[in-house]
Amino acid sequence: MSVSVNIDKVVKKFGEDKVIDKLSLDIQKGELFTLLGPSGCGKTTLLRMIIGFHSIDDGQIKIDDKVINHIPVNKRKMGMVFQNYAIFPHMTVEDNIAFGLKVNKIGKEEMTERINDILKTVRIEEHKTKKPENLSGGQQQRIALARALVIHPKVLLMDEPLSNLDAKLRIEMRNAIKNIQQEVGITTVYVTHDQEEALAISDRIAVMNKGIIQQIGKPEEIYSRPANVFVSQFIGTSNIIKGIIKKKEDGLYVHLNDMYSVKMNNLKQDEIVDKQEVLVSVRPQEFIITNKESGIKGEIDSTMFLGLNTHYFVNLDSGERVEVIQDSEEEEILPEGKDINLNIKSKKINIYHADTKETLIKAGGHDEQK
Ligand SMILES: Nc1ncnc2c1ncn2[C@@H]1O[C@H](COP(=O)(O)OP(=O)(O)OP(=O)(O)O)[C@@H](O)[C@H]1O
Repeated sequence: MSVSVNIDKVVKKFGEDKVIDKLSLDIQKGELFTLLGPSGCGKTTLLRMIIGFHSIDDGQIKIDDKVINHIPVNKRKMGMVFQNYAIFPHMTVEDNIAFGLKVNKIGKEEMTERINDILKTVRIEEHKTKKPENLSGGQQQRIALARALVIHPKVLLMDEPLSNLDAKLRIEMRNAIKNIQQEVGITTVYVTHDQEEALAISDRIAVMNKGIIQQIGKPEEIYSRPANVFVSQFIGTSNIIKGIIKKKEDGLYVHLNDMYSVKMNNLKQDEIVDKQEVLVSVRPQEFIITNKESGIKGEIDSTMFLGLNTHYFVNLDSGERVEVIQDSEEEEILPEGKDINLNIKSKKINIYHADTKETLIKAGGHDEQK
C-alpha cells in the first residue's frame, strides 16, 4: 500500500541560515513527485528531513497523517538512492541487495525470493553474481535502486540519481526509473536540478528557489503557465520583454511598442490598472517572423541552423535581446544583419507584474484561450 506525505510549514536552519522556510506540500499516494531547483536551493536538505538524516526545526512531516518528526531514520521505512550510488564495491550485486534485508533480519527463503523479484524488476538478473566494478554506471544505479526497493519502503527518495551518467544513459535510466516506479506503485520523492529530467519523469513538480516553493503543478502546467518570472526562466527558455497594459472598451491589450499590441482575454482584470507596466514572457518558438507592418522590430545578430529548426538571436530596437526559433521547413534561413519584424502568439505568452514578477494570467486561463 502506498502512502501520502504531508509536509507542513517545515523549517531548517544551519546556524543563522534558514535554508528551508515554512515550506508546505502534499505528496499523494503512489505519486512521483519532483523537487526541482537550482543548486543550493534546499532540495537535498528537504529530502534529508523527510528520511530523517536532518532534524526538523519547526513544522511537521506526516506519513499518512502520522507525524514522523521524532522517528529515527531506521524506523521510518524509507529507501534512498544517491547520486554516487553508495553501493559496496567489494560485494556482489546479490549481496549488495541482501544487505538491508539482513539488517532487518529477514529469513533466508523470503530473502532469496525478494532479491530475485527485485532483480527482475530492475532488469539486472544476469548480473547477480558480479561485482559492481564490472558493471556500467546505469547498471550500478539499478543495483542502488534494487537495494532501496527490496526492503519494501513506504517512500522512495532519490537524490540526483542520474547526475553521474552520460547524456544517453541518463535518458535511458530516467525511462527505466519511471517504469519501475509505476510498476511498484511506490510514493517517490525525486530531486534534480535538471528541468528536462523533471518534466520527463514527474507526475508533479515543485519548483524551489532559496528554500521557498515557487510553484507546484503537473509538468505541462509548469511549462505553459509558470507562476512567476523565476519559474518561467528556469523551466525551458523564455525571453522577458517589457510591455504596458492598456484598458480599452473591448478588453485588455498588452502594448509591446507604439505600433504593436496583443489582446489578452485571460488576464486577472481586478489586479490590473490602465498603463500598468508588465513583463511579457515569450518562448523562442512563440515568435512569428512576419512581413506585416506592425510588430516588434529588430536586427538578426546571429543565425544558427540546427536541422529541424533555426535559432536566431535578435537585437530589438528597444535594446532588448531575444531568441527566436523557427521551423526550418516553414521559413527560409535569414542572414545575420537582416532587419526583421516579430509578432507573438498571444495565446501562449505569459504576463507578469513588473514589480512582484508574479503571473497576471488567471487560473485556468490556459484552457480558456484554446
Ligand atoms: N550540513 C550543512 N551545514 C551547513 N549548511 C548546509 C548544510 N547542508 C546544506 N547546507 C546549505 O544549505 C543550502 C541548501 O543546500 P542543499 O544541499 O539542500 O541544496 P540543493 O538544492 O540540494 O543543492 P545541490 O543541487 O547543489 O545539492 C546551501 O546553501 C548549503 O550550503
